[in-house]
Amino acid sequence: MNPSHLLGPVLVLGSGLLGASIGLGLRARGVDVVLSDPSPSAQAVAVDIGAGRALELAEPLNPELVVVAAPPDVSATVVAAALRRYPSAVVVDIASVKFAVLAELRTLVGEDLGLLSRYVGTHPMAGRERSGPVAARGELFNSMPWVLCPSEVSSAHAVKVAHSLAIDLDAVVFRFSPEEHDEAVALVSHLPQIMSSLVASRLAETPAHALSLAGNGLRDVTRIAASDPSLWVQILGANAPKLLEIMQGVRLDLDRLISTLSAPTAPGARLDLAQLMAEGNAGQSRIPGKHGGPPQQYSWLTVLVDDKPGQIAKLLTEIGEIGVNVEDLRLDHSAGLQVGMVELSVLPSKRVNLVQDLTERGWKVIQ
Ligand SMILES: NC(=O)C1=CN([C@@H]2O[C@H](COP(=O)(O)OP(=O)(O)OC[C@H]3O[C@@H](n4cnc5c(N)ncnc54)[C@H](O)[C@@H]3O)[C@@H](O)[C@H]2O)C=CC1
Ligand SMILES: O=C(O)C(=O)Cc1ccc(O)cc1
Repeated sequence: MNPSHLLGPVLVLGSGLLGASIGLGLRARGVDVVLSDPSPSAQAVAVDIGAGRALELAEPLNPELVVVAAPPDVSATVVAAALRRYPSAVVVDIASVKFAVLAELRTLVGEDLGLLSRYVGTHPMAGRERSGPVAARGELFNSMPWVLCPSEVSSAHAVKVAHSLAIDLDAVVFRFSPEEHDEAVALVSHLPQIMSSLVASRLAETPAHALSLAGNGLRDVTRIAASDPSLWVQILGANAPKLLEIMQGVRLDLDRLISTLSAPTAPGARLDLAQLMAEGNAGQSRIPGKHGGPPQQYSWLTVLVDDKPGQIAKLLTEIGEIGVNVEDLRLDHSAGLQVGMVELSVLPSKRVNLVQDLTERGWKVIQ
């Protein structure tokens, strides 16, 4: 592991999913990480998994950086307190909304622009649909976007330290204004969360036999519907103006679709449906590929494996021996049979030879 870009110590306030993940990633670089959380169990678990050491009340700490990893609605208050308590530290927060946090912070620090100059709002675009330190991963931010949203008074030094945090955790750094950030995440993060929750909420009363037919389409669309409601209440509320603009557009499309499907054989109806699907295809193809690179179309193949220990490891080892890089992987189980289905995505140019090599080695490739 390369040495850190930070000198430390780094104080992380809030040791839940994100705070503990940041702690784990920085500890792996050898940074002295100090953790504090008002929930004694969240703090104890984060310390136990190796995300840092507990803040001792009497300790005269002089952190280089304070990372506020608390819920969005308390972030500004915690940032303001940290700016006052640690007069030479840079303070960043990682809340999912940026404009509301900065606006509240401005009211808290008033005219003290000296304080505000040490603050940089940031947002790692990486997370999980689970909360708390038990779900933390040191590699959570690897190759994921990390947005820096400095205010107009953030000092060059503060921006440099915030940048060091993101690159220490192997993230890809972007720079947006708080308004630009909130507008972008309304579309790429908050709308998907709402749509996922809306689809999943339809399932609450569905009979179990209908759900037993569920495949990866439903799982893909509803994965983030398992997210923490208390966090999302805060995020959606804080970004309501930007979200409303997008949701009005979704409502128009939905109304159009309802009227088309009310008369599905009427002249023009099929064209309307085809247009809707084509617009979806066009939008989906614009989502960047891995590591923020250009959109990449991968080819999928499905391999059947016996549902017993060691089979998936064996398959991946053999694919490695064949010399093919697996870009993505999903696991599914066949309803009723004792087999697993491993769906693999690879570069299109590698697919034909991989299918042939795996078949020759005795694997059952079904797509
Ligand atoms: N969950 C996700 O996928 C992502 C979350 N974020 C942001 O990261 C922040 C933390 O979220 P998670 O780690 O997911 O939540 P979490 O619920 O796992 O952890 C939040 C922690 O903050 C602590 N806390 C509450 N009040 C506090 C205070 N006044 N001072 C210090 N700590 C306090 C809680 O006890 C809890 O342990 C939020 O602002 C969220 O918007 C950013 C990117 C992704
Ligand atoms: O699980 C996912 O795919 C996410 O997109 C998680 C996530 C949740 C909240 C954020 O502010 C950023 C990322």
